[in-house]
Amino acid sequence: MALSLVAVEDQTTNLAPLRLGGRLLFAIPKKGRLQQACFNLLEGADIQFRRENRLDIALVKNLPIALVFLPAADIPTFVGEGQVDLGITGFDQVQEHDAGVRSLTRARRASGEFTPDQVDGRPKGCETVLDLGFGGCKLQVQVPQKGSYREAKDLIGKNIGTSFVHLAAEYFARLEAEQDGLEDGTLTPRKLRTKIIELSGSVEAACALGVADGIVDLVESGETMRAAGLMAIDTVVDTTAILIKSKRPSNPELVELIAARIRGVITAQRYVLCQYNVERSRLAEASAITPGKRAPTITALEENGWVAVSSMVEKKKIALAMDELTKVGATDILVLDIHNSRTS
Ligand SMILES: Nc1ncnc2c1ncn2[C@@H]1O[C@H](COP(=O)(O)OP(=O)(O)OP(=O)(O)O)[C@@H](O)[C@H]1O
Ligand SMILES: O=P(O)(O)OC[C@H]1O[C@H](OP(=O)(O)OP(=O)(O)O)[C@H](O)[C@@H]1O
Repeated sequence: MALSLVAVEDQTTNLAPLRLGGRLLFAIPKKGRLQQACFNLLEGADIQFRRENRLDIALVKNLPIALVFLPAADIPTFVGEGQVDLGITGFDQVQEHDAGVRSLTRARRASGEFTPDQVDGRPKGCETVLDLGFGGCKLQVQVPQKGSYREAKDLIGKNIGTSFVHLAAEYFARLEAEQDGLEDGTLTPRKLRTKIIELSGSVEAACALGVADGIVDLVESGETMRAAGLMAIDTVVDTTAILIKSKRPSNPELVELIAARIRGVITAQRYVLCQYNVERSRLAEASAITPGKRAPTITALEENGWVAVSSMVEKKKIALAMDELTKVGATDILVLDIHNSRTS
């Protein structure tokens, strides 16, 4: 039964116990770089909703789903704890969350506290369903171009500004352990010599303002980094947006349905359909150029000795494939956009 938006608003303070009338909860970043690409995916997957101004929940009109708009950094927590079934966020955010869980677990074990990894007999944590291919960037260690630091280990014992405090702590724990000749500093809790300073944004300003000697922050084009007079000296994580699911979803069949639809949209965005005619004697060469996802579809033509080929080709490889096809005598090469897909 659909709930009125006023009722939804009343329930936003207590999402999990109410489960919004049994709806599957799907978390989308409430702002930022990933949001528009998420909306495009939802549209492609025919997940229809209307978001009321400033409301962080929207009921999906054509499926028993409620979208919840949450900060990208919090989505792994909600999905991992099982209050939310599905979510889209950056791989970096999932890694940061997991590093935080590892750190907490180590601290609790060290103090003899028991940390259950199950709730109600079901496992905690989230799983990656699908790499969505957008939101690509790198979490990098950066230092002033004009300074004396050239390698990440030069920063041991120094001040590091970052929003990714747990990943940065693990990274420097490993470096420190290496320097001290230990196996792995992330396994045994030791006091970190490097000081990790938590910043929530504009991290690149930290060095110029004297708050940090180096930073750990995201780099896409590198413009922000260079504008701040910084350079990257190492990569902590390579990231893209991912679809994650809870290890204990409320409705596993619906999770699979949504995952299949989103997978279809992603495939459609990534591939084009290439059609051409080629002499049968050169089919093996042409098929090697366009092998398709599984195999190309071959149809006999009326004209003796010729076949028509239809094959999915990655968009980024299509220009080269057309050049190569021309060389093996293919003709009437057509490239068509794929609107949607369901492939295996
Ligand atoms: N420059 C970028 N290029 C590509 N993807 C990025 C970039 N910056 C961030 N991302 C991706 O988007 C995710 C969310 O970052 P974004 O800066 O949009 O978040 P936000 O919710 O607006 O947070 P904040 O308020 O801290 O900026 C990141 O974790 C990362 O996966
Ligand atoms: O390499 P670039 O293409 O320049 O992108 C990198 C910048 O993008 C992100 O910041 P965002 O713009 O989200 O703002 P923030 O600093 O407030 O997080 C990131 O934190 C970098 O600052």
